[in-house]
Amino acid sequence: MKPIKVGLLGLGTVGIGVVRIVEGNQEDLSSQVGSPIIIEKIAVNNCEKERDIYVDPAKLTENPWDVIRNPEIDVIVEVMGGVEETKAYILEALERGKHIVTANKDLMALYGSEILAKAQENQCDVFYEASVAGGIPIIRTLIEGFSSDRILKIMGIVNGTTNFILTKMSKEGASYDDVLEEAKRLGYAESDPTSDVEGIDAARKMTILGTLGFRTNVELDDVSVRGISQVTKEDIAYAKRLGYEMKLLGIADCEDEHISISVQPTMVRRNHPIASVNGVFNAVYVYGQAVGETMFYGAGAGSMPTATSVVSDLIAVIKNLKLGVNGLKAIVPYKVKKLKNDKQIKYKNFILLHVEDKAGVLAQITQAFAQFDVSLESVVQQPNEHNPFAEIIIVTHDVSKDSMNKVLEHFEGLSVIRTIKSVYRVEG
Ligand SMILES: NC(=O)C1=CN([C@@H]2O[C@H](COP(=O)(O)OP(=O)(O)OC[C@H]3O[C@@H](n4cnc5c(N)ncnc54)[C@H](OP(=O)(O)O)[C@@H]3O)[C@@H](O)[C@H]2O)C=CC1
Ligand SMILES: N[C@@H](CC=O)C(=O)O
Repeated sequence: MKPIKVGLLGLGTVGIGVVRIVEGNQEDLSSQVGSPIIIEKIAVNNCEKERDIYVDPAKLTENPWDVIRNPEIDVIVEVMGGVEETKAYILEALERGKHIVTANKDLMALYGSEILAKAQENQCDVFYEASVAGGIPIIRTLIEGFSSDRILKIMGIVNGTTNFILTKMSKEGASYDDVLEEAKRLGYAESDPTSDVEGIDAARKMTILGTLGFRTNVELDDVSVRGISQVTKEDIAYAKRLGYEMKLLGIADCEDEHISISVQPTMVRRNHPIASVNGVFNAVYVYGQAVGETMFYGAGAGSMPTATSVVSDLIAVIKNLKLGVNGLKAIVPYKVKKLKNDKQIKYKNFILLHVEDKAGVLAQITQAFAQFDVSLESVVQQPNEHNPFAEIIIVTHDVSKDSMNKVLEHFEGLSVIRTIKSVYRVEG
C-alpha cells in the first residue's frame, strides 16, 4: 500500500496534537483509509527549540517552501497560523495539486472564498473543521447535517479563552489578568490574545459559520464586534443577581432573507442551555426552520481536541483521494447577501445607570424610553450602598438597535444621569 505523505506547517499546540494522534492511532487511521499515513516534513520557526514531543530532526525545516514544494507530499496540514504569508503557501500548494487541512480561522475568514475557488480550480480539498470551536464538528454539521434545512439562528460560545476567563471571574471571583495569563499558559489563547479578548477571533469564526449556515458570503466587516475587556466583576455580579450568566456570544440570525451577525458580551438567561457552558468549552446552538433547536458542545481549544478535528479532516481528504472525488465538496455560497439595518436588528437590553438620588429622576428616564418607542420589561431603582447616588437597572423588551442608540444618545445629555455604567444584550 502506497503511504499517504503529509506535510505539516507548524509544530506548536495543535501541531503536536496532530503528530500524537497520527502516530498514536496509526493502526486505526490507516485501516480506515487503506494506507499508512506518514508525516513527511514539518515546518517550524526554530528547529532547535525544545518541544514536548520527539520528532526526527531530519523531518524539520525552517523553510515552509520545503514542505509546499516537496513533490512527495499529497496533503498539507497548516497549523502555524498567520494570514498573508500563509495564504501564499496555501495557494501555491493548491496550484501544485496538494490538498489542504487548516485550523486557521483568520485565513479562512479573510480569504476563504479565494482559497476555496482555487481549490475547485485544481480539484483539491480544503477542509477547515478545526477553525471553529476546536473539537466540535460544527462545520461538517452545517454543511452536511443541515443541508436539508433553512437555518434561522446560530448562537455560539466560540472562543474558549474568553469563556474560560468569564467563567473563572464569575465562579471563583478571579481577576481578569490572572485568568488571561492562565489561558495563555494552557495554550488556549492566540499568539496575540487581543484577538481573543476583543472578540475578533469569535468574529472570524462567526464569519465562517454565517457563510456556511446562511449560504451567503459573510465578510468580517459584516460582523459587529465588542469584546470582554471592559466587562467588570460588578457587571457579572449584576447578571447573576438577575438570573443571567455573562457570556461572549456570537449571534447570527436570518429573518426574511436578511441577516445580522454580532459578537458581544451577552447576559444569557440561566435556563438557556448555552448559559451552562463553562471554562474552555464551546457550544454552538443552531435553530433550523424544520429541525427547531439543536446544540453542539465540546472543547473549543487546546491541543488534542483541536487536533482531533484536524486529523478527521485529514482522513476525509485521504478517503476522497482513494475515491478520486477531491474538490467536489467545496462550498460555494449562492445567495445574495442582504444585511439587516439597525431598525431591523432587535433584541433585549440590560442597562445600568448611576443617577442623582432625587425626586423625578426615574420619571425622566422612563419618559426617554417611551419617547423612542422602547418598551421596558423591568425597572428597579435602588440606593447605592457606598455612594451618594442611586442605581437604576433596566431590562427592555426586544427593541431595535436604532431606538436603543437614540435613547443612549439622549441619556448623554440628561444632567440627572451621572454615568451610563453598562449596556448589554440579553438573550433568553
Ligand atoms: N491553540 C488552539 O487551541 C487552537 C488553535 N487554532 C489555530 O491553529 C493554528 C495553530 O495554533 P497553535 O498551535 O496554538 O499555535 P502555536 O503558536 O502553538 O504554534 C505555531 C507553530 O507554527 C510554527 N510557525 C509559526 N510561524 C511560522 C513560520 N512563518 N514558518 C514556519 N513555522 C512557523 C511555530 O514554530 P516554532 O514552534 O518553532 O515557534 C509553531 O510550531 C492557528 O491558526 C490557531 O488560530 C485553532 C483552534 C484551536
Ligand atoms: N484562541 C482560540 C483558540 C481556538 O480557536 C480560543 O480561545 O477559542
